[in-house]
Amino acid sequence: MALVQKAQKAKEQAYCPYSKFRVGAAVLAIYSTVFLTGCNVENTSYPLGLCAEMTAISKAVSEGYISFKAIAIASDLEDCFISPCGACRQFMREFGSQWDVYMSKSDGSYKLMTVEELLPCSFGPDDLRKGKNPVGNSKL
Ligand SMILES: O=c1ccn([C@H]2C[C@H](O)[C@@H](CO)O2)c(=O)[nH]1
Ligand SMILES: [Zn+2]
Repeated sequence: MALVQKAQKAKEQAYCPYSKFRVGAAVLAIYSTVFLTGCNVENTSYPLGLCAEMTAISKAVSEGYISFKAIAIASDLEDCFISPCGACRQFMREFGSQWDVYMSKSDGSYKLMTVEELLPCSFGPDDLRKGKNPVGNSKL
């Protein structure tokens, strides 16, 4: 599967001196044939580390793409489909719930789920618009 192969290739750039856990991701935008890829980028200050999915999505957004068809994730795990962390699920959800997440094993086999399936009952951009309080915080 081409998108999984792009994610596997992106994994080679992983900057993960602390976890030694390489992850790559590739996103495909709607109406596009361009793949944007990313890897995890860790930091000496551990909590600042970025996941591969966030890197790939941020690269895509910064190139002008905000509607996505699919994202693939790759790691070195042989017996386990790499699963996006909770933060990445929310990061994906920002750009819609009805798009595909290909979670792969190191041999390229994959499990496919939608963002909606990975993050049900999610909080998204529409909810924020609905929740606008016209009065604001009167204590301020
Ligand atoms: O789906 C995942 C899971 C983990 N990681 C990264 C974060 C950290 O750098 C390393 C270990 O958690 O793997 C990702 O990039 N994506
Ligand atoms: Zn993550």
